[in-house]
Amino acid sequence: MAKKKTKSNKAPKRKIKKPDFKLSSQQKLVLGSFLVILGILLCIAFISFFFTGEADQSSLSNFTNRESETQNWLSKSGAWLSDLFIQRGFGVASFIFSGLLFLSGVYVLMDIAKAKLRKHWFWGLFIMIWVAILFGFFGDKNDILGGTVGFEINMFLQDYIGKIGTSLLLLFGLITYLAIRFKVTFQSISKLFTSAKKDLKDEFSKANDEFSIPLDNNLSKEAEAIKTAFDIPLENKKAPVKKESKPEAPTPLEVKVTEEEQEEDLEMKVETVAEEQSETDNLANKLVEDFGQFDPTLELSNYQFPPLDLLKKYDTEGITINQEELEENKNKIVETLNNYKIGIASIKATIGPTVTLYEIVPEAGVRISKIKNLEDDIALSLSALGIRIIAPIPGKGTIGIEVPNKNSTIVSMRSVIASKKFQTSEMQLPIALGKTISNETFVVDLAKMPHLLMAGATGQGKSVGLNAVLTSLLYKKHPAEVKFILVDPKKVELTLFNKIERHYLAKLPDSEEAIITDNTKVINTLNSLCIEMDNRYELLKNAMCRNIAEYNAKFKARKLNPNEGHQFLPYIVLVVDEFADLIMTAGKEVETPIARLAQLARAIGIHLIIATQRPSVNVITGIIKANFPARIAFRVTSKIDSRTILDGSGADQLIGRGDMLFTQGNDVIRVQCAFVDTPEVERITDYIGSQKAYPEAYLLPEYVGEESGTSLDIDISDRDKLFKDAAIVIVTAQQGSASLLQRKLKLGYNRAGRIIDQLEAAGIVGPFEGSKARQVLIPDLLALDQHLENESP
Ligand SMILES: Nc1ncnc2c1ncn2[C@@H]1O[C@H](COP(=O)(O)OP(=O)(O)OP(=O)(O)O)[C@@H](O)[C@H]1O
Repeated sequence: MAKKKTKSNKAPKRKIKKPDFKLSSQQKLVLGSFLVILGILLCIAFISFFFTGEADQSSLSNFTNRESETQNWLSKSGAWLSDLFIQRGFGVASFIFSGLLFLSGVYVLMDIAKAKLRKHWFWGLFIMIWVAILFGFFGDKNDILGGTVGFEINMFLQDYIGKIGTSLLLLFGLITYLAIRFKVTFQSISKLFTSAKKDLKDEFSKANDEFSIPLDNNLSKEAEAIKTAFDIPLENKKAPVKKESKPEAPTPLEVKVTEEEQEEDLEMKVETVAEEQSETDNLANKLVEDFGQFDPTLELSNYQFPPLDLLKKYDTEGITINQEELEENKNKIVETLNNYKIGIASIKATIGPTVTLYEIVPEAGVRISKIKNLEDDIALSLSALGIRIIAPIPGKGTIGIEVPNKNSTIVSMRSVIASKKFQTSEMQLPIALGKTISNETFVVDLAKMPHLLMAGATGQGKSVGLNAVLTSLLYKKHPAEVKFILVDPKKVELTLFNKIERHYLAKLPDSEEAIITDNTKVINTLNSLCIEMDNRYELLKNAMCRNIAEYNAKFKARKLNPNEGHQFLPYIVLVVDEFADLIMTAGKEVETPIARLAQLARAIGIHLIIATQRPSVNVITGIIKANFPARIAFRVTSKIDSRTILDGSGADQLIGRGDMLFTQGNDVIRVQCAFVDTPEVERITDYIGSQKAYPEAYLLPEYVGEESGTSLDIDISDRDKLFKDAAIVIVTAQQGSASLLQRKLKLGYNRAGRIIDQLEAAGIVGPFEGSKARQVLIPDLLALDQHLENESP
């Protein structure tokens, strides 16, 4: 029963497929021209009928006889068709039919919407019958004006509603046609009459004055427009209605009508008011129009990014599945857990480059902590190092057991750099670190981290990791966009990057080597970086930007004036290999600026990468840890070290050789670090180094340690070597401020302050005036030259 019911319910729902009447372009051409020609032929036959119709009457009955002759311009068919349509049909109104055929042909040819055509046909046939009846009303049975149909319908109507009824019905038909087809209203007609009457009146009075003015010209535009609406069935009808809004006939009724009509027909133009632009915006737009956006890479516009071929392909690349090993490991895991009475509902394996993840779903009622405690037992039964149990895997509801593969595969730098994920990444500072356990390329954004702490026992892959980070950036960033400060106390790890000093490195103005190997220089560099940070914040504040990306975008759009100290700011990445050594020798002096930078530098594009062998608490202090949420742990020797770096165990169970754990605050992800060998780095740096470079490395602001600062130097010989440059800057800008010197000459605050004091002593700037800039006492550079000449002995 129930079945039957559902069947009967469903039956009506079945859709009947409509036949598809879509014509191809060729079919449209054929059909369209057929209709056009048919329309023309009919029209010719109809016209001919008025001249030849009578003569052809006799031959109509002999249609099949080829001998009989016809006068119609289209011969027998013409005679027969016109007799059918005009004589026995609708009279002269039949022309409408031929017109409709012609119009249909045009519509098909030009592929115009069918809905409009349907309307034309409906109203065309309507008016055809109406005209036929109208002529039939006045004519007799054989009258060709109304045709037989017109006459017969008329007779029929007259039998039932009489002559008056028929004429009223005809009038009603006409009103209906005009009202619906041309949207004519009572008001528009009455208005037509009023305005026409008024115009006529005016013209008559004028004519009386001037004697001769042709009447026809004097119909008002409105009258003409309505007239047109009656004559031609076109869309023009909108125009006259609009014009009625002229306040010529100010009766209240008319005003209302006008409003209604406007609502219907007037299209409203919405004009959006452009936001007022400030003077600088206008100037910037003009500059961008004239010169295009500022291109920071212009100075090295021919710079070529290193090609992929410089990186090596490895034979051991690509994962090979060892089915036996998988099966064996699975059995051992199941067995070991069974020994402890832990049942497994399901098990699944994901093979990565160095480890395979076995995901197990324990049977209901098993405590997770119980499995977690069996880590060592499972490691024992699998007789493998580096087993890690993740219980549960976040977001998955399973327990993961990571087991190292017997034959690990190398993840080449080439494969991660070539990956789509890296190549198409839109990150600010993308780093391809390696591959995850599910063999996906792992790309992170250093700008988002915003600083990175790397730790791992010696020989576990830190230096390779650092090289992978630097290589990633070299493959993605133009020398104008990123600068590195490399600190390498071991003196050998990063020396290769010396070759790209003038492309990618930043250094202190007075230092010879860009790569810093001396610990005392590190202190100066870090402090200098703090000054650069303060300067950049000042620039951002003046430009009203919240971060470097916004600032650079604004600078590129030429909205910031370089004469006010603005410039395109490259990202600065500080890399410290062997941080422990630094802390040992310099202690607080290093820790303070590092902590300051770590806390504040994220917005202005300074990012720190710090690597250490010894992740003990006296090296990675609380304040540093707090500011380095992103951490990479290579293999460490003890659980305590693992806890220091990751805030949890796990790093002690890694297998080394680039096997690492990455965390950015919450999840810990196991990644096999990409391997980049020294010869590969050498090839890359050679390739970049051989290209045109900047005249010198990116200069950091000068930092002069407090202890080397001297008090006011009034003695000319003791003046700063930038004294003259500073004087020129100050006189040119006519502004005696230390921060101007800091920006223009890239000086530290202390040195700039000292130079200002010297300028005061030399009588170039006035005395200190609180928060206001000092007065400049020399009006121009010529006067400055004379002033300094007079001074010198
Ligand atoms: N991602 C990797 N893939 C394969 N092998 C690696 C990987 N990373 C490191 N290794 C191997 O480990 C060796 C040591 O790596 P690396 O020099 O980076 O160690 P380290 O942690 O910097 O040691 P140290 O602190 O003593 O400098 C490399 O020579 C290489 O053979």
